[in-house]
Amino acid sequence: MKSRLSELSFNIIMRMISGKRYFGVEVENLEEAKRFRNIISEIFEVSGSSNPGDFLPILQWIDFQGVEKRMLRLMKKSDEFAQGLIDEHRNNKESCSQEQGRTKTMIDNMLSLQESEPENYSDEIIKGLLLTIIVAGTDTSVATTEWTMSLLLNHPEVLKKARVEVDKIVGQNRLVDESGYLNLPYMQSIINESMRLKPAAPLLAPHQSSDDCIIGGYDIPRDTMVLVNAWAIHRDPKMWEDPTSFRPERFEGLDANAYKLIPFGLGRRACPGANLANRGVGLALASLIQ
Ligand code: HEM
Repeated sequence: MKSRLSELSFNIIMRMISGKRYFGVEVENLEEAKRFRNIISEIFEVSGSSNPGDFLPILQWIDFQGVEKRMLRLMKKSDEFAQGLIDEHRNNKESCSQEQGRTKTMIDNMLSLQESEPENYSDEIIKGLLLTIIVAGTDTSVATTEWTMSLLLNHPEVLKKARVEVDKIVGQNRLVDESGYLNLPYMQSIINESMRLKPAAPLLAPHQSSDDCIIGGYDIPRDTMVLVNAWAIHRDPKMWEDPTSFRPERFEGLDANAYKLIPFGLGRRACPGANLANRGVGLALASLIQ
């Protein structure tokens, strides 16, 4: 199931970004799709590997195991790919415009902003945004959908309740869509409970203290890497009743964004894709349940 969910997730993100699908049916340019898939599998392979030079700085001199060289090669390849998409949109501006009946993509919007605010929307910045969204928004949603499905299959009573909700709100004569999903509160409780027990980013993203500070009574010097253990917070018995049990009901009638559920982080650097992720995961699950 992971590979199908992954293809779905990449297609959603790439259609938003560039209007293209690179997996399954309706792939327009097979060669380009192949290039994209290769880059993606390499990005996930390299980002998951550890670099001995990070632990023993002397090894950085010789780039032991060649991780850095590989990353640089990959950076060049992904940069060229993203630049290709931008150039294509720039050249086809006419045919991509809404006036011609095509939905505007994220690249179209950013190229329009480039005209009015060139310093904020240089090609470099647009490429950075595209690649960040591709990396941050795909595997996280896939892992969450997969974990939720696994938890549902291991808790048939919850699955049954979810199916009753889908049948009641959406019915069996039409497929669930975005507006239908928004009326499925129990489904959202299931997703929250799944992200509590199995957060896709258990340590969130590494942060760095911009000044000397005190966290939980510990002195933290400026420029220290700080990791937030969301996994532990989500299972803290002081905060959650029966913390290791899968009980979506605990979120019923609660604002999950209030404070202690933090799979998307908190504050200014929290995940900007949280709403999109909830909808994407919810729609995929509701469709599977249907
Ligand atoms: C279930 C799915 C997702 C989870 C669990 C998730 C989780 C996270 C977490 C924990 C962070 C770091 C927050 C921090 O620094 O404390 C983050 C950052 C980010 N996420 Fe997500 N994310 C998901 C889906 C998405 C989607 C669908 C997108 C975009 C399409 C996205 C875009 C981003 C971006 C751009 C950042 C970096 C924000 C920044 O550094 O200011 N994420 N996400």
